[in-house]
Amino acid sequence: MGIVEKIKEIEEEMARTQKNKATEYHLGLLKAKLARYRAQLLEPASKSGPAGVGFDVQKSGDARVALIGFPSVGKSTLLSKCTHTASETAAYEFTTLTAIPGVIEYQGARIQLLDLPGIVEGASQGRGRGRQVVASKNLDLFKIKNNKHGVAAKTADLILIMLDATKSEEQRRLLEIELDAVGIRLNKRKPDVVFKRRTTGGITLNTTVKLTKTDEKTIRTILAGYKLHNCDVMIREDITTDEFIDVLIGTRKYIPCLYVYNKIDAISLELVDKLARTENTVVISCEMDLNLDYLIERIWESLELVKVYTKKRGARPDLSDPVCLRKGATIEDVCLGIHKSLVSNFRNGLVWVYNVVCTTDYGTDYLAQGRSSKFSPHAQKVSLNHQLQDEDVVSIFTK
Ligand SMILES: Nc1nc2c(ncn2[C@@H]2O[C@H](COP(=O)(O)OP(=O)(O)OP(=O)(O)O)[C@@H](O)[C@H]2O)c(=O)[nH]1
Ligand SMILES: [K+]
Ligand SMILES: [Mg+2]
Repeated sequence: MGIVEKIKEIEEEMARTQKNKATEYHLGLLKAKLARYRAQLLEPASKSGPAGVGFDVQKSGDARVALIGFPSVGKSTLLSKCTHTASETAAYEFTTLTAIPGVIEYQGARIQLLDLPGIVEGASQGRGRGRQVVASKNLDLFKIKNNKHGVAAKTADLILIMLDATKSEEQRRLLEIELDAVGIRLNKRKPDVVFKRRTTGGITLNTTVKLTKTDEKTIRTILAGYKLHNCDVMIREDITTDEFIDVLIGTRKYIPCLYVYNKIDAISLELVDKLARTENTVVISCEMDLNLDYLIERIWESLELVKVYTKKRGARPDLSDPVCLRKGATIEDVCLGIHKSLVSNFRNGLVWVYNVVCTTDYGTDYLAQGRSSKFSPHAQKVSLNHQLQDEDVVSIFTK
């Protein structure tokens, strides 16, 4: 029996099994199996077919945003409006057949926006003439193996799920399922679980909170299902069984997501209002140029980029060319962005480096006042692992 058939069998068994306290751990075991088979189908390690092959576009700029949506929701129209790149748009489906990158320039950051071909259930996402509809029987296999969208989305720092506001809500759920199937978790944090493999000693399972959505028996069943007989598990939040499996699989991607409803020019004000109030949602009209600036602002916010100014000794900070970094970035990341040798020399002790960073408040203050003499007394000596705040001014001295 092939993996796909096994997956089908498990899914069927899960559908047949009533959900209650008594069946909880059995369902947990099935879920674990299912996740394992799906992982086998998906991971690039598998040499069977095109799994793991994404749309081939070089990542560039400070962050990547992927546009995921059904055909003709307006993805290419958005790219053409927000970047200097034109992507063909048309009223028919599958206008876009490959990934088209564009660049949004905002707040000194260069954000790559990736226009992708429309996803449709049961249709090919192949390039060229890949528009044939796949027989529904093979749908699952096909979707998983050819989920190039998923692979492309996995490389993104932010996903925009683009929806046609005039279509049913169902589209949103279908796209979420598609992304979930390739191990993408939207708008979720990595579960707070510490998991360590051991070679001996059995299973040590500790929890710091009461588990209400799963239980120890289920957790142990799943560990056994994965043949993990020696390990330490420390659960520090009230996780679900699925979240525990995600921890074990370890390759899940936790990516922020914005739901972008386009074509609001074609729906009632009431509906616009309702959608706009939904969490992680932005309503726009590409055609009427409605709310596009706000969308870019929200993209910027969701990426949580940190903007840092560099300053040479004795000179004023260079405010025209900030360095954009991911939240949590350190002095080391700044060094790497300038030249690798800055870090490696530092490590070897061949170069001694000290860095001056002023506080966020002071940085803002300084920018407002524009007086460099004021800021040196507040400068703070920091090391390579110092985390940067937005608007920090950084000087790196090497010797
Ligand atoms: N009413 C309305 N139509 C829009 C809007 N934005 C785009 N469209 C139309 O929607 C159609 C599809 O737009 P595209 O940008 O080609 O859509 P796409 O999502 O890139 O489609 P595929 O590449 O085929 O997946 C075009 O006819 C656009 O003119 C909008 O804000 N309002
Ligand atoms: K289209
Ligand atoms: Mg398109």
